[in-house]
Amino acid sequence: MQTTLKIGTRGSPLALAQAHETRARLMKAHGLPEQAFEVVPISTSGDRIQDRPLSEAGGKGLFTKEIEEALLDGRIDIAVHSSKDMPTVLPDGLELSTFLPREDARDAFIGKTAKRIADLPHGATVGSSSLRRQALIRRMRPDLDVVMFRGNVQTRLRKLDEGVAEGTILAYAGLKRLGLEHVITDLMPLDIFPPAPGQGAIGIESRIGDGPVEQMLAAIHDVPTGQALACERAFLAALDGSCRTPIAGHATISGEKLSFAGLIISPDGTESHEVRLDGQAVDAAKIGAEAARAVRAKAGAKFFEGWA
Ligand SMILES: NCc1[nH]cc(CCC(=O)O)c1CC(=O)O
Repeated sequence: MQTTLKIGTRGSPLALAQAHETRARLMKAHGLPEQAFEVVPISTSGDRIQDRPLSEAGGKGLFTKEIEEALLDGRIDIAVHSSKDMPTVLPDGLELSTFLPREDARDAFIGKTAKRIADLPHGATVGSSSLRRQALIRRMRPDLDVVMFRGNVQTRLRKLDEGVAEGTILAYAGLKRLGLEHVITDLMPLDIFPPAPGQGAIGIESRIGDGPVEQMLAAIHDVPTGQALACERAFLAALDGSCRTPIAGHATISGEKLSFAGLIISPDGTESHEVRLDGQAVDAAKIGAEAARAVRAKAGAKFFEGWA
């Protein structure tokens, strides 16, 4: 009897699209039929909480807790996540073992009254639920009214159509996976609007020591994405004491070389500090940690007072 591999995922359209991409890659890598897999949608408290910023409700673990419980008790065999939604510390016995080839990590602007943030009318309203995006928007245009925009991708686009805001920013990767590139009016340059650590990368969580699953997953793991994520997650882990500090980080891999750009920014966008570090891709985690130390020293202790 062919055992079925149970793929755990959140139930949003984007999460399901990512789970289906993972299944397709496993089918192709191992020459298996779709029937060899079962996609198991799991509702999380993060999906249910819509009335307040996640940072006030308990942070990223809200999107993973129920899924990781299912992984630990065997109801699922792997869990497919958006890497940027993953806490930097995982429950004992679990690991973020596999990454699919990274999508374009840039943010995308969807504008109703202007194609670019720079062209929005004075004082226009822009919606985002991301502390990082809110801070970066304010840095670009301090006059704009940045309002909280919670919900999945479709919900945010609907709010835009309802006139709740004149523009919003979403990850290019998510829009591409949902076949929604047509709503994009501008792509944000990485240097002035750096992405969240892990943005664009699908990460797969599994049980440490689960040999058969590890063998299955090894065939679809993308090494450069894994190296970039090791760097970005190390940077985030070294800084993210409270998850209320807007943090951006992006690593690019070229052969054996890694280039990292990181940024911390005050929620109001008035103060930001950047760090750039290059090195060997095999030293990815060390580079991320070193970048965090450097940017923390550059910003000084006072920078983190008041919101960290
Ligand atoms: N928590 C929202 C979330 N988590 C992952 C993505 C996009 C997909 C990705 O970054 O891989 C999104 C939507 C967005 O930020 O627009």
